[in-house]
Amino acid sequence: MKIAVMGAGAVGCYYGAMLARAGHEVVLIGRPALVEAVQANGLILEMGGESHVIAVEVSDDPAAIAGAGMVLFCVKSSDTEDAGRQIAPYLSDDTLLLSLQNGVSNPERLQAVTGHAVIPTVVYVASAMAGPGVVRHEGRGDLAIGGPGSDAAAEVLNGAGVETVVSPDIIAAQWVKLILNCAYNALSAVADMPYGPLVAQDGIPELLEDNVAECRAVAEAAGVALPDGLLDNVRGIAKAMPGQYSSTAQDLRRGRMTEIDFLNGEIVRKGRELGVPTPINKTLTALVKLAETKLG
Ligand SMILES: NC(=O)C1=CN([C@@H]2O[C@H](COP(=O)(O)OP(=O)(O)OC[C@H]3O[C@@H](n4cnc5c(N)ncnc54)[C@H](OP(=O)(O)O)[C@@H]3O)[C@@H](O)[C@H]2O)C=CC1
Ligand SMILES: CC(C)(CO)C(=O)C(=O)O
Repeated sequence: MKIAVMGAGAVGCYYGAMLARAGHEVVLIGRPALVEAVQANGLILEMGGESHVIAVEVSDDPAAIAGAGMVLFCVKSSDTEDAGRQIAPYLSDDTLLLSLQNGVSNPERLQAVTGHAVIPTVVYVASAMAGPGVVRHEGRGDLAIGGPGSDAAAEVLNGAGVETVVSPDIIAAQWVKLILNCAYNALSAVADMPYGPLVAQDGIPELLEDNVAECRAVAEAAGVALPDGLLDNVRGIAKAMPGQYSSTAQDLRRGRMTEIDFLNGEIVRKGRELGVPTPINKTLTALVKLAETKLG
């Protein structure tokens, strides 16, 4: 199958590499520096202590997605509308369009600008760009998807060794991931620390627990049925990915604006709408925004 990745960064390059390794025809749409590096050296996947060179097509022109049976949409949340408008003319009725993004609003916003059905995709991977055209896998890689088209998409992804479950309640699955991001991302960014050392600091486990309770109150007021074991799930991330810096921390390190408005900022907005106090998420959002003012 021809599979296109819109937004070839840490997430897009990882899943693009996995699908290309399984024999799919993969085209990455990314920035010129990425295009140049991949054309020169192939896409390099660093995984399990080994370096793999993966043959993929690459372009900075969104028209390159034409004819794709599946599109993995992997840009940051603030780029959803722009990138969505760029790909819209090249989607066919039967293209499976997956939003592999954090936050809970992207699938709806992408659907609004493309006029195309979107499969929400919850991403559990720790990956980072180690240089142009070099993606480093640090842990996990499993996905949860839901809604129309999910069975067909899951078959392709599972067939390529990407563990993918079709969730009976993808909205709840997206909220669980949002809460996990709200718990870790801002703290990892502000402290510039990976999760393992972060949770070993005084007061951090208690703060995570209080934040999960705050987010849960917002989710419940929004009518989301969260599964049991949420706090254990959140705590488990630091054990599963002790060396990982959150994508928010990675953004600050690269001198980029973060997705904080779509993470803790989303909890603050929804809390305000629903009359639920969100002091922890307000504070974390403000701290990350303060750090953003220092970017060049
Ligand atoms: N990294 C991780 O471990 C995880 C990330 N996520 C989520 O996945 C999503 C993607 O994150 P991540 O891969 O880390 O982000 P990256 O910034 O690494 O990748 C996105 C890439 O898309 C490029 N891009 C944006 N718009 C366009 C465009 N119109 N045309 C071509 N290229 C474009 C960006 O370029 P530029 O930077 O120049 O704009 C960037 O290189 C986010 O929502 C994130 O929260 C979820 C789980 C884990
Ligand atoms: C899964 C996790 C927590 C990995 O770091 C992430 O989603 C992020 O960094 O944004």
